Amino acid sequence: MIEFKDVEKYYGDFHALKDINLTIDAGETVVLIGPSGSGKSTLIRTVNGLEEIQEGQLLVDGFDLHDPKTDMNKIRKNVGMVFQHFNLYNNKTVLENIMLAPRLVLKRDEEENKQLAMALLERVGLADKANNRPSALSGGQKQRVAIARSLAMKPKCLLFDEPTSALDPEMIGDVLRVMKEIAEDSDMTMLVVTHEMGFAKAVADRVIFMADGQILEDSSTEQFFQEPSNERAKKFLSQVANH
Ligand SMILES: Nc1ncnc2c1ncn2[C@@H]1O[C@H](COP(=O)(O)OP(=O)(O)OP(=O)(O)O)[C@@H](O)[C@H]1O
Repeated sequence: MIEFKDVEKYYGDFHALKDINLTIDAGETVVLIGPSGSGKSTLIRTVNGLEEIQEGQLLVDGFDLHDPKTDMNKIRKNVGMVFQHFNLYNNKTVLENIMLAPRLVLKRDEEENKQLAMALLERVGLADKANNRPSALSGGQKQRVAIARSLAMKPKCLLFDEPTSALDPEMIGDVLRVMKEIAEDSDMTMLVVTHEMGFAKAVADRVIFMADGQILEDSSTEQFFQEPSNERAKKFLSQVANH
């Protein structure tokens, strides 16, 4: 589903991603962790073309993202993204937020679109909020709407960029529960940047540890949490464990 080959990414002179080689198979749930500024967001944002790469090859769902001829709309149809700050439209209802992209991009039949949107709201526990504006919801509820909105496009792959970092602690569990259910009940590929180690342990098939723009460890979840082979990953784990 996703393949990075010798990928380099620069912001001006700053070398943000260094020699990234990574393959993620369809259906895998992969968690990306690492210290602040290590390049996790940058990496995940390259996967749906929000950030360009300068060198190497990045294949997503068979499309070459480094080829200027590649139509990004085709990729974004199949690769959804959930952001830290939700990015919902406040001038539209919750239901409209979910129905918008399938209507505009997929030209989905209006009745079918509504039924699917309501079913998704049900799935994230917010059917009763369908006619509210997002501004009337809590952060955790907004994030669950944002997840439902991404699912409405029926993507093959869903990217999560620190989806719980902006939430009050009591909201985090509900959002993680929804994400866990999606990982377990669907065959979607999921790539998740998070600081939630409990989530990583419980849900990820693999854990990738980044520091200074490099991938320092790419292990099965079990191995990563029992005995990471990289020293910095070990240190990072012991630090987060102490918090
Ligand atoms: N648009 C940009 N222009 C210049 N530098 C950037 C830009 N975006 C990110 N960077 C730099 O790239 C590095 C990696 O940033 P990135 O946001 O990918 O890290 P991260 O691992 O996701 O961090 P955090 O956990 O704090 O979100 C940082 O040093 C950051 O300052």
